[in-house]
Amino acid sequence: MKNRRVIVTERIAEEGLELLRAELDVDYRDGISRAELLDIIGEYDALIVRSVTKVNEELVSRGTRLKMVGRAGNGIDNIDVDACTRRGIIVANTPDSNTISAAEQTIALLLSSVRHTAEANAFLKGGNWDRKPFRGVELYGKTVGIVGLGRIGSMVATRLRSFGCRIIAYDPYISDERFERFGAEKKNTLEELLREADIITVHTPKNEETYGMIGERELAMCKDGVRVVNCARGGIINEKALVDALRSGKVASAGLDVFDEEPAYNNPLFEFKNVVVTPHLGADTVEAQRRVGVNIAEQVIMGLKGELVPNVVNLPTVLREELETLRPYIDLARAMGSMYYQMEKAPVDRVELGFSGEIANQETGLLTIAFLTGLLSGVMSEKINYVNARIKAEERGIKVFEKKEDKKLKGYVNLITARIFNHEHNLEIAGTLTGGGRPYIVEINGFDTDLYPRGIVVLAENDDRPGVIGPFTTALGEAGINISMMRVSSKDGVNMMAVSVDSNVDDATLARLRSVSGVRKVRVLRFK
Ligand SMILES: NC(=O)C1=CN([C@@H]2O[C@H](COP(=O)(O)OP(=O)(O)OC[C@H]3O[C@@H](n4cnc5c(N)ncnc54)[C@H](O)[C@@H]3O)[C@@H](O)[C@H]2O)C=CC1
Ligand SMILES: O=C(O)C(=O)COP(=O)(O)O
Repeated sequence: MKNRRVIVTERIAEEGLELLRAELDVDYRDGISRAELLDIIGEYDALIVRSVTKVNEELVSRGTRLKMVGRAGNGIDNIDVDACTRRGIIVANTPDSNTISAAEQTIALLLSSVRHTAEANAFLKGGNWDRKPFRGVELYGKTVGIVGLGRIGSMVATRLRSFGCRIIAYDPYISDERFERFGAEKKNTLEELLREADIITVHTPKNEETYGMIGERELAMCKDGVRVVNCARGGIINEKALVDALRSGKVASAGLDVFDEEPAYNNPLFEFKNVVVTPHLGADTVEAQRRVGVNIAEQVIMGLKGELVPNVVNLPTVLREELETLRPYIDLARAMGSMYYQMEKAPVDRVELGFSGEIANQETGLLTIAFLTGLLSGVMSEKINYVNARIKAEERGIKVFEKKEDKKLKGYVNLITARIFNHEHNLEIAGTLTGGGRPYIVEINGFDTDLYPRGIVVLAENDDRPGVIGPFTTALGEAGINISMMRVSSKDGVNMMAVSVDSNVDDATLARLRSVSGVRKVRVLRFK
């Protein structure tokens, strides 16, 4: 893949770069100017960034070759994921690689701010010795309010419990079980948490809902002398409100790793002695950066090879192990989708997919996407892939429905059924995987079959009477086309032949097949 070019616009670990260089043409341009990046982005197949590079509409629209954006880190608020999705650009991040470091940095900022560590350090190194101004408070026995009990929030909870803190948490999007697992008392509203906490630490993503979620009104609800930490994203705690609350003494101390505007210079928060700040260092440890760098390099390489990438943010999330189980079903669903436009010439209004048996317990969203990718790939000039297939289907007015049933259907251990509707009639297909993981189409419009969806298949309908199949197969033989597999099934006086052949069926042969007496319809399906 040395003809594939990747540009890395921020510092990543050498180990990651080495992996990339072994497979791709790598342009390592840490700190490249925006103007230059905009100029040259059109030359690259992949872009790797951290939190500084703004991957917005302007940049993405110029990245006409881009297939993948890799975020070497966790937060994706610097990436316009929709802009990427519309263009079929995969966006992947490394969500688990730097969480420990971010959790530890949270604890470091908290301890440092409540014990005046940074300030005392500067004081002593400045040639002074005095202990009076630096009396701190213990964490022991304090109530810590965690806003957002996700990956990092939960790690902070576990660590602070060992300090003897009482943990309360507010996170409306997680189950009660998760609160229990991390020993956090659930608060149903942010207000409840704010009123009870001695220390507040935020660990939500930055988005429209969370930006400014702790402002003037919310800080006023807090206990006098509350302490706050923000190691998530600048602005989740409104900076102006925080300045006022520090000035009034409502907030006794703050530990901040992130700022509304970064890089941050002359931020008014820097003026407070009781505020400890770091320049977005949460993920900056040797271990985290090594993990992040290697992880994003692996994913970008997989993405450019056309393989499914584990941490794609613009696809349903699947675990690596799940992906292994799903892979053969993905191939089956894609093959089923690809049959429609090879059999019908009418636009699709609606697709109903059914997943029954073992497969019903899996992340079938990915199978729906695979089906749609197969459906649309053959007929659209735009690039269709797993990332944009759903959007492209919606844009074409195709309504998609999914149904799951974990009981066996028609005796199959697993079965995918598809009903594809157009104005006039519909096409119904069902497919399954054998125990050995081989995909088969087992039903087409009520005809039982066992079509192996690979290579070239001639699908014909004919009168169910003697003297039709013979001339049909003879016509193939006389054209030098070898039959590798064949299945005939019948329904209501009609036969369906599914004939797998080893070589292409040219137009002349197709015309001859169609002219065989008793043959009603012949179509040639090509599978990848
Ligand atoms: N300072 C640094 O260098 C680093 C910062 N981060 C940031 O830390 C933050 C947390 O990251 P993760 O724990 O990995 O994310 P996560 O996605 O695992 O967890 C976020 C949690 O916030 C919850 N949440 C969402 N909206 C909420 C709301 N309105 N109110 C309460 N809870 C809400 C979600 O349900 C979820 O449980 C992110 O903003 C991320 O960008 C991550 C790594 C390093
Ligand atoms: O991973 C995250 O969300 C971080 O905030 C770390 O950002 P960075 O990669 O250090 O610029």
